Amino acid sequence: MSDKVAVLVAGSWGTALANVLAANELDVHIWSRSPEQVLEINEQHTNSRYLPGMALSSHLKATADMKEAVTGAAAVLIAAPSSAMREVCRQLKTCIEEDSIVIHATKGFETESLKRMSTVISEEISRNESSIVVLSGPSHAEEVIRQCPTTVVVASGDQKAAETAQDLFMNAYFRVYTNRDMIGVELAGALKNIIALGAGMSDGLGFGDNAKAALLTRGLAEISRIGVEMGANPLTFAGLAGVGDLVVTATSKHSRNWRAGFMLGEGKPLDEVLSSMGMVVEGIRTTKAAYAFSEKFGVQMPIANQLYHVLFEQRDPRNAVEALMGRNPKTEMETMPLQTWEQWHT
Ligand SMILES: NC(=O)C1=CN([C@@H]2O[C@H](COP(=O)(O)OP(=O)(O)OC[C@H]3O[C@@H](n4cnc5c(N)ncnc54)[C@H](O)[C@@H]3O)[C@@H](O)[C@H]2O)C=CC1
Ligand SMILES: O=C(CO)COP(=O)(O)O
Repeated sequence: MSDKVAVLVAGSWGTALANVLAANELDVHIWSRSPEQVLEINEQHTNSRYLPGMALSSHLKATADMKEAVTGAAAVLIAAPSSAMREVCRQLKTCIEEDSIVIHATKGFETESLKRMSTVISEEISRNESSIVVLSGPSHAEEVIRQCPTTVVVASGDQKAAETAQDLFMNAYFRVYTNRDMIGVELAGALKNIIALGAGMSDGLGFGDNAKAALLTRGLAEISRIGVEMGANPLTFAGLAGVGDLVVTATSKHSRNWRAGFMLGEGKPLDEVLSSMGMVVEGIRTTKAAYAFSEKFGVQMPIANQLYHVLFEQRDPRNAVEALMGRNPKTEMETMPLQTWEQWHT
């Protein structure tokens, strides 16, 4: 197998993951649509817009020519925002090698079609969806680039492809587990961003740790409910892509979703919040998708639904909290996904 790996695109996550691969002495070629960014990565070994103050491996090569990045690569890692995935894959289709494995690290949905990222990729590059690998888990780019200990999961319907991805990324500070529940890992990674927005909003409103714990726990319950309905293994939500990523995103100041939620909780309007971020905040689009999933599958997602009203219908966040707290009394167990591990396996 060639030791060349291509990474598409050079945002925070693509750059941090490319740096892990370069640390593993692979021949890493990162593609960016920005010639200025390519020049900066190649000459100064930095990506100051997305990872300010951090030095990148001098072995990392950048190019604005996707064909050059992808030709001869054993693996292609895509870390594009969900909104750009289809467009990036349309370009990739024209140059990808037949036998290179495709890994994606994007946490979101195509909002118009409600498709998962592996579906979008497989449609565009004409590959079987089960051959795609998704990389997810609690992993802020800002900490991965500093080589802080990090654990992630790679999931695929093709165990061999998942193991290849595991081998490519695994090192002393980046530990990789495999999982065969690609649907669950994709859903968990995307949906936790909604709860992180809510947790930020709760903090911005001045609420305390009780409210945050409630959001995380009840958030995980609704993510698991919809996930199981959409074909996921319920245990995936107890793993790195589920509770692991939920905790890190809903409690870390590195999180763009938490930060956006915090500003919204402080009363700033959505357009002002988004223009001040300068980076992708996937949870906004994902809230729209979750609202549609909740209707489509008839699954209650009270937190996502209230966030939808706040984000897109100008509901006051305090009214959203009142609506959540004032719902009909329930038993806790009736709100949990019913399938067990054994049922999922039959
Ligand atoms: N930053 C992080 O710590 C992590 C991010 N992710 C996920 O990775 C994905 C990407 O996020 P980030 O890298 O953080 O975003 P970012 O905002 O840091 O960078 C986005 C990059 O995408 C490029 N881009 C946007 N539209 C494009 C297009 N049409 N064609 C080519 N390039 C385009 C931008 O130029 C920029 O380089 C998201 O789904 C995010 O949820 C997942 C785990 C960690
Ligand atoms: O998914 C992430 C960490 O695992 C990154 O979250 P944010 O997009 O909120 O920064």
